[in-house]
Amino acid sequence: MIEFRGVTKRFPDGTVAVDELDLVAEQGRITVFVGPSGCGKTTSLRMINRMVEPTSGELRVDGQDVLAADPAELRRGIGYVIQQAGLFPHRTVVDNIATVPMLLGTGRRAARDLAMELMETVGLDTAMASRYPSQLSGGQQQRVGVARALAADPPVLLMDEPFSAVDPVVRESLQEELLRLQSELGKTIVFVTHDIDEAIKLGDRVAVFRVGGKLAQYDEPGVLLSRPVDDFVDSFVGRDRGYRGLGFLTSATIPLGSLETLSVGDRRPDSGWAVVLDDTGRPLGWVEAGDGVVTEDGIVPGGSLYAVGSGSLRGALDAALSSPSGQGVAVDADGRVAGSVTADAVLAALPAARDDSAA
Ligand SMILES: Nc1ncnc2c1ncn2[C@@H]1O[C@H](COP(=O)(O)OP(=O)(O)OP(=O)(O)O)[C@@H](O)[C@H]1O
Repeated sequence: MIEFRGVTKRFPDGTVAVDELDLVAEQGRITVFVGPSGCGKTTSLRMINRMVEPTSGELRVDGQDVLAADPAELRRGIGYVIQQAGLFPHRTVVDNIATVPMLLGTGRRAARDLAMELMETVGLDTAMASRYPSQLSGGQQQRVGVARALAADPPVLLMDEPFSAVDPVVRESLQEELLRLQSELGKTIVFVTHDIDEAIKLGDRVAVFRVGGKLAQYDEPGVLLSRPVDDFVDSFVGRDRGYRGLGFLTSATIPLGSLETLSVGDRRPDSGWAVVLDDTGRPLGWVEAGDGVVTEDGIVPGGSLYAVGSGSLRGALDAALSSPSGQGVAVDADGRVAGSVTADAVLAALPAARDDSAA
């Protein structure tokens, strides 16, 4: 757990980068700092590992007073990942990752073995171990940066715009990877970004800063989307927030309708649409009414699927709206067809889901 109590940073030129910050980043969760350029996100982050000294206030990491700690010792328990990875250009990938364990006294061989394991953990092909950073793509370099930060197994991980220098597709896969890693590792992560979509996707809680180093709102993403505290947060959160907020509402009560289901080789339906199943009951796509039998070539791709139980209202609505028949395909945990979901049914379930989330 990381606690800021009335933390202020005033630089010698008088700039107040962070103004009386009160915030708790919870243990084992991802806390995201987001806000426009110059609002004090990076300064706040860097005070956690004392790369920046607070001017006043109290800051604790797992109960330890940061200002009383030995900086070198403090940083041993805090991994740090920055934009463009900040790798050592003249060291190979494996040596970049092994650096910290070796500094901490792990033998070279054991440190390299650990580094190879970490490459796998972050989804890097170990064949790249002896390459230099310049021989990797931006996304691969970021993965090395994450592996290096994890090498000393720190309980806390600070990530400063780690994915902002890569293209949107790579960025999305790095985000997915971070969520997957976090579900296994359960680190206390503080993640800085200026991208509200990234904040909402990754954060268990999101701190929105405004220029002047003031915390404007600190809430779970669903609350930020449904109840921004003021016009600044409202406009920062951006367009479509109502729709995006559906992504944080789940419902056990969307009534499922029936679906006509067929297999390849069956007669096509007499009217409307039917879902074509494979021999395990999973959906292959749709087929429209017509003469003759269902062929693989004649299957129309389905839309997204709604996972009953775990899917959000947004997922259910998207399944309905993206289906050629207007009926979304609902699937069970094994991916087998469980029924259909319509946009009307999703909207009807909305008030109860809202009440549940507010409870
Ligand atoms: N060493 C410094 N001396 C004086 N002012 C500084 C110093 N470092 C940062 N600042 C100022 O403090 C404010 C907050 O900077 P900070 O880097 O924390 O913002 P940020 O929200 O991370 O911005 P960005 O998204 O652009 O990286 C800015 O006005 C910046 O100019």
